[in-house]
Amino acid sequence: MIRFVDVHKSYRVDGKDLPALQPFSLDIADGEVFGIIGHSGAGKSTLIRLINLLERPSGGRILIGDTDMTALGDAELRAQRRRIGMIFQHFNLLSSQTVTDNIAFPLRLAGERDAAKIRARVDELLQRVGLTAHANKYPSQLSGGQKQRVGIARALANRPSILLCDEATSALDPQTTASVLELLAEINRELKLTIVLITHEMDVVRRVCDRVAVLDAGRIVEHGSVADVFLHPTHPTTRRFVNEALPEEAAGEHALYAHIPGRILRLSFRGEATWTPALGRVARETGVDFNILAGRVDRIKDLPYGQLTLAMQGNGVDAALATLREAGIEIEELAR
Ligand SMILES: Nc1ncnc2c1ncn2[C@@H]1O[C@H](COP(=O)(O)OP(=O)(O)OP(=O)(O)O)[C@@H](O)[C@H]1O
Repeated sequence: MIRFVDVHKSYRVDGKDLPALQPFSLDIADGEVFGIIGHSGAGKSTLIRLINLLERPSGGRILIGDTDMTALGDAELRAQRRRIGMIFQHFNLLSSQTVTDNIAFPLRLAGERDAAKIRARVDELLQRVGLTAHANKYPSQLSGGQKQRVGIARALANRPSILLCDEATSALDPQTTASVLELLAEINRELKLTIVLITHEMDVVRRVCDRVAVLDAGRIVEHGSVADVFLHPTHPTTRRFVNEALPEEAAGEHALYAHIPGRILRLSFRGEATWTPALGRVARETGVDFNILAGRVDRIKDLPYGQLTLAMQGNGVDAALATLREAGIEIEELAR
């Protein structure tokens, strides 16, 4: 468990304390993928860097398991940091060293001198990230996605229990982003390590995270399971992020649908409800008519979900909605 207890952080600039993170408490469970989303300047980097104490909090405590990170001396802190891997937006690889040497670097730094052991561990890591054929290349000879795979292998070298990802896919194209996120999900599943990632893209959160915190101007304005936050965002900042990920549901939809007769409803299906033919059945049974205005069926991590915006007409609308709710479908009325 990573636990923030009444943590806040200000930076001292020109003799003044400028708050970057307002007091907050937050728990991140072992083995989960936790996303922190926010716009530029919201405090994401500050928050993630507090975990390994690259930034010191101005107040409060940060615990990893039973260890109070804020109370450690230098040597103990160095030892604890070995349990925390980190990857970066711009990869931070050593350009004059091969892929193999980049990955071996943290092993040597931790005091490993046995060349055979280093070789074996590097081979294992190369295989995990799919770069065995590139072992002797230099970073400049690799694509962005391959460089991030080296970053991931290097971060895993000392078998950490936590992996921090600082905008790890922001410099990558969508296809490469998808493959790096898939690798992170696989690592989380197979190695059971906790992943904390910061991003400004809701789609990154949707694909890999279990839970998410939304950061706005130094405040956590919303947090919870990704399915809850994604399907029912409450804070305006969260809504904007979700709308970016669902273009057809973009703001202004109420005005867009004003001339359409009937009640405008948004139905959210989760899990197995996504695949049941509930809507057709209810329409038959209650005699309502509906037309679909917008829709999407996708996954939130491993959870199938669907969202349909529709106009519904007829005397049986209330009965239809009651039956749909009983079937576990969430309904929001956008206009009537
Ligand atoms: N070393 C520093 N000294 C002074 N102010 C800082 C420092 N680092 C960050 N800040 C300020 O703290 C606030 C939060 O910055 P932070 O980098 O944590 O945000 P962010 O959400 O990660 O932004 P970005 O996505 O642009 O990296 C900003 O106002 C920033 O200017």
